[in-house]
Amino acid sequence: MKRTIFYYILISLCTLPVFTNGQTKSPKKILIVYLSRTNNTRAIAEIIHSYVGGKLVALELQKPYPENYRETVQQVVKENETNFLPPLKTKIDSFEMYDVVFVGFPTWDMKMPPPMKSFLHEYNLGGKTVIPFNTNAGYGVGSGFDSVKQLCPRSKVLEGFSIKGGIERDGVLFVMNGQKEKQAQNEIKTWLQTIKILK
Ligand SMILES: Cc1cc2nc3c(=O)[nH]c(=O)nc-3n(C[C@H](O)[C@H](O)[C@H](O)COP(=O)(O)O)c2cc1C
Repeated sequence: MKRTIFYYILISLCTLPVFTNGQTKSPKKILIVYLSRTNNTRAIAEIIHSYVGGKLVALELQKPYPENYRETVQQVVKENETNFLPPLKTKIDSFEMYDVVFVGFPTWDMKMPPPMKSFLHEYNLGGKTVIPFNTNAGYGVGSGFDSVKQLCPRSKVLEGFSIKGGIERDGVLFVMNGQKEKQAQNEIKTWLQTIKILK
């Protein structure tokens, strides 16, 4: 009888999922938070989601930006000068349960948009893995990924992904379809493999 119990315990232990540190752990919980005005960053968030799963959350403001591009640029420049953090309408339930948080945003004024700063101030990302991604009009991410590192000092921030999106200034809004979408899918897969989120 004793021997049967011994073998039962031994077999149970051997079949539990064991991770490289020797501890047993449940799969990592993934959250993908993004800001998007003309849906390019949203499309990137959805591609990431198709590869890694988890929960997708769009950031919305209590007081949305104007529809007009120029007015929005002016407001953003002012907000950056005064370090204003626009209040978010979005609330994320049980934020503490997530292990990995993807944070996606377009380049605005060559910086991280103020609403994403609001999010990183409002939620405690300490101890989590943070993975940034970005779309822009062709001028790159600017200081956006550096800001992620500054605003998440107690997180493990992995290498980010950035791709050219729309050029709202010139009336070019959503571009993540057809060949461009396929290109984004391939680049994102390679990036996720490089940072070891995907096999
Ligand atoms: C207020 C504002 C400021 C922007 N500033 C920049 C910029 O400084 N550099 C850049 O490359 N693109 C800039 N863009 C363009 C966006 O980064 C680009 O169109 C992005 O793909 C939009 O993403 P979305 O479709 O998810 O909103 C700006 C767009 C807006 C609305």
